[in-house]
Amino acid sequence: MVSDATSTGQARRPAPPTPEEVRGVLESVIDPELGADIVSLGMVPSVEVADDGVVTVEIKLTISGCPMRADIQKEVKDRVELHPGVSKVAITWGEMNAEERSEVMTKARWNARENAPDTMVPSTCNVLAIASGKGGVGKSSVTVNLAAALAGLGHTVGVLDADIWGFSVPRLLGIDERMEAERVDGHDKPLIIPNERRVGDGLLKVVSTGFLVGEDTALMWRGLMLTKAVEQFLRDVQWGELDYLLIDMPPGTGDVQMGLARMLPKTDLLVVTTPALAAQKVAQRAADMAKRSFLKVVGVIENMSAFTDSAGVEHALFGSGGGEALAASIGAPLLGQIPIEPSVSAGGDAGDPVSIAGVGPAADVFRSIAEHISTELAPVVDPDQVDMAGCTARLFETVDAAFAELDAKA
Ligand SMILES: Nc1ncnc2c1ncn2[C@@H]1O[C@H](COP(=O)(O)OP(=O)(O)OP(=O)(O)O)[C@@H](O)[C@H]1O
Repeated sequence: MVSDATSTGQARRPAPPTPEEVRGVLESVIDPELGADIVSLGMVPSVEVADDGVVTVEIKLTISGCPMRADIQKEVKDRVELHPGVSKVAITWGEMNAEERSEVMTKARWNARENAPDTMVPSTCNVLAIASGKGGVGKSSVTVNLAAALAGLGHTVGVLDADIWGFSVPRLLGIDERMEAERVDGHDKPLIIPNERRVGDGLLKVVSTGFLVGEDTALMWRGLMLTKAVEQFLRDVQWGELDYLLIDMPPGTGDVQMGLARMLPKTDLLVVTTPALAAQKVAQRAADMAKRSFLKVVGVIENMSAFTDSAGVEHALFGSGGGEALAASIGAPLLGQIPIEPSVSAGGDAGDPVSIAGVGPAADVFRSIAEHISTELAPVVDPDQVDMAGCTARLFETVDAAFAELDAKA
């Protein structure tokens, strides 16, 4: 344990505060990562106040190297020192054990759900964010193909291109109209109307900065706060009815995951990796970030798996084993392995995802993953049949089990 102390050096001090009063002050200190105050999160096991006004606060961090430590320290000192009768603030640091950590995470998830800002995404919609540790692994191709395959099963599927300045969803889906905005009763700002594309009996509703700016002007958006743009797409878009919302995440950004966890706390994450073991390590980072922002990783998808030539010989161009290794290390199932196939890139170039009407193993794997999502991983819920309390309890059980498993492996 280490200790920090500063002096406010007041001449005639009023009586020191009680430990309860100090706790009251500490309730205004928010852990920036967990989004709740440090007292209700159980991070302050003890507060002692000496007769001479020295306040000693014990703070337990989730991990000893917590990057938020300096912020918390400053906030605690600044706020407690201002309290009349305080001469010094000393902080002793501790680290939570696995059980305490899991308790804090549960509380943080409750808080996140309770304080989630309003979004236009229906509460019964299944939200799946598709992430990868780095660019070029086929994350956008996987997103649009899964979305199209889910629509092919008759679902209404939103696609949010959160890859704000690296967007490729418009091209991959062959949509290039600009999005319109419309005034809607009860909203002070006009709402953005997603672009639509029918797939069989289903419907895709697509939102991308690509529909607001031309592909060439995207670079000008660099100054835009990524999280703000994603927030806007969740809040100011007239999504209407949705069975699924698939979010194409920008590569490797923790900020957007944090923002999503706050706006749509029930978002589940699918991690895309290639078979190369090095890529798998990078993808693991995306999964770790998810864990920190309390998103649950529900599956791993390996893309660019072995290519089979016309003679039926397999070529593992990008190595092998990455998907399986990643799935095992994060404790999530490997949902499928999509082979390298010219039909995938040709479909992307033509704006016609191979999963819609394509033939061949890649199209089949996309469709079978969509089927699995639709029947097992995230079946569509009928809003009239939802037992919200039971559902939430079950959800927490699943999430807690997943975190406990991850903690055991860490
Ligand atoms: N299974 C596959 N077989 C053949 N080509 C593929 C496959 N998956 C993706 N590709 C091709 O690889 C390239 C990169 O794919 P994509 O744009 O989906 O990757 P990404 O991870 O979203 O990249 P970025 O982060 O740069 O947007 C594209 O040209 C795409 O057509």
